[in-house]
Amino acid sequence: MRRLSPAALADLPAGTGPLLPPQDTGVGIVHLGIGAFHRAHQAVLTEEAMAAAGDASWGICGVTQRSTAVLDQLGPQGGLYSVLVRSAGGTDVRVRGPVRELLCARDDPAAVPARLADPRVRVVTLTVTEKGYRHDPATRRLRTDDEEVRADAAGRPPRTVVGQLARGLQARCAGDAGPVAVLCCDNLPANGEVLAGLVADFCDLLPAAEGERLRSWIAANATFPSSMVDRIVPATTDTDRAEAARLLGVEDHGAVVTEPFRQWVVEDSFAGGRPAWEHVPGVVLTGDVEPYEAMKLRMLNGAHSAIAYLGGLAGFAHVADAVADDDLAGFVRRFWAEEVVPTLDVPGGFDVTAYQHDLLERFANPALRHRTAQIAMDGSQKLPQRLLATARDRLAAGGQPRLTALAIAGWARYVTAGTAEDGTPLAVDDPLAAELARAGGGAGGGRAATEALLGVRAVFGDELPADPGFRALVLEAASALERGGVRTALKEALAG
Ligand SMILES: NC(=O)c1ccc[n+]([C@@H]2O[C@H](COP(=O)([O-])OP(=O)(O)OC[C@H]3O[C@@H](n4cnc5c(N)ncnc54)[C@H](O)[C@@H]3O)[C@@H](O)[C@H]2O)c1
Ligand SMILES: O=P(O)(O)OC[C@@H](O)[C@@H](O)[C@H](O)[C@H](O)CO
Repeated sequence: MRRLSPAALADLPAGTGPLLPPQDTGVGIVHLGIGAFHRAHQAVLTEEAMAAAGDASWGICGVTQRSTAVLDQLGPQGGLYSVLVRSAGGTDVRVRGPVRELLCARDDPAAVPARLADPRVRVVTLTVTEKGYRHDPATRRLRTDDEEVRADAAGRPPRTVVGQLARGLQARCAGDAGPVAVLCCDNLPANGEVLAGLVADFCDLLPAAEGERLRSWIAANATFPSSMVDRIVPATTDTDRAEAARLLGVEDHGAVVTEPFRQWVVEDSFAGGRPAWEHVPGVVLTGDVEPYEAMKLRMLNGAHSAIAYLGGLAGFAHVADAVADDDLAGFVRRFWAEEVVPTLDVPGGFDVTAYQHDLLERFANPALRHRTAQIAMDGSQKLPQRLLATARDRLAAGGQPRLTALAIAGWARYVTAGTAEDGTPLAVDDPLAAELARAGGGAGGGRAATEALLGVRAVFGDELPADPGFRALVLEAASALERGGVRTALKEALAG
């Protein structure tokens, strides 16, 4: 079958082509970490903004960080790829064309700061996963003892994300390239503020005068808006690519799959201008993203992680199957209503009851096939904002966050047990895997392993594990998991 390319656009089924002629689109955005999510979320919304405003200057230069996979997929296709939007009712497909250039940071590290220094680039976006920031999840500070970070600060062409940003901003300063906004689109709370702090930490590693010059340039010329991003985008499978080919009549190696829902709440603070996202359904431009971020991270992502660990241990490979289980669905409902919602500062006019109902429906989407193992990945980087923040706030208010504690104990068991309850091996894919194995490995997933993991400071910090109430709830849940597995632990926690 013929491959998707600019030449193949004329033969696509009616209504499935890009909204703008790709060849007329100029690059105004550099995106670090061009994975599946960026292609199904920010890239789509930006293409729609360009089409709505008749401004084709916001095309994207996508940077892959560690492999050439996306370059190999999209390069021969002239940057084109399709987005399959799946619901119980069927699949909609459209080819998208906002990605105009591709770079591989691993193979050509010097090219990234150079591309960031182009005066036509006025926005830098990022989706590099939580671990890509090389920060300590508990303190949210740059790990300045990280060898790669130190090597970047010593002056090699940068290989870390924060190094790329700092060197790129430095190159903008040197070339008088003008103001720019750096927009984090990863699932981290206060993500703009945190990223600005990480770049400042990097400045501290530079020779004093150089660090000071960069800090002053950033203060005058760069903004770091925060944003809350929401659209479920599972990793693409061969079955998905086969469906894209069937629907389009051409092979698409870069296809991505998602749900109809999309939301992007963006702090409207762009030093160098921005695409006209205000025209795009699903985008909210606001002065304060924080309430939306906390709500999404604690509700959606908190429940996702709970489902990934407890559902994964119970043998559910996909989210939709896990929430079809009455015990797990009941757990999620009560986790939200009794433990998460009371910790939230719900944005004015927002219907949090309807939100819970809609979230469960999104999780239950039978067409998405979102793997629990994908969500379980990198738990050490996710736990603080998804589960520990809720536990901390409930304890401070005198509550007993039993269900949150069970999800945390589920994580500890998942990363130390080795196998799910049906004997299926559980892979631990986590940047702290070695430390987690050292701390709790030999203990075989039981209460002792959980107790040992509470001592991992990068995840739990100092205060929470020292709180007797927190320890008791998590260890009680760990004992229940050890005694009777997920089913027993769920019943006990729900009865408690
Ligand atoms: N997939 C979703 O449903 C979804 C939804 C909301 C937000 N997000 C955010 O987007 C991120 C990426 O998701 P995705 O689905 O695109 O994943 P993906 O695996 O398709 O892409 C991940 C990208 O991050 C880069 N990356 C991974 N590890 C890195 C590291 N250690 N250092 C630097 N770069 C690294 C990769 O090179 C790749 O470009 C998530 O971690 C999350 O923060 C995803
Ligand atoms: O992408 P991650 O690895 O940060 O988290 C996995 C999922 O919880 C996440 O991707 C959600 O699907 C997403 O945040 C929905 O908007």
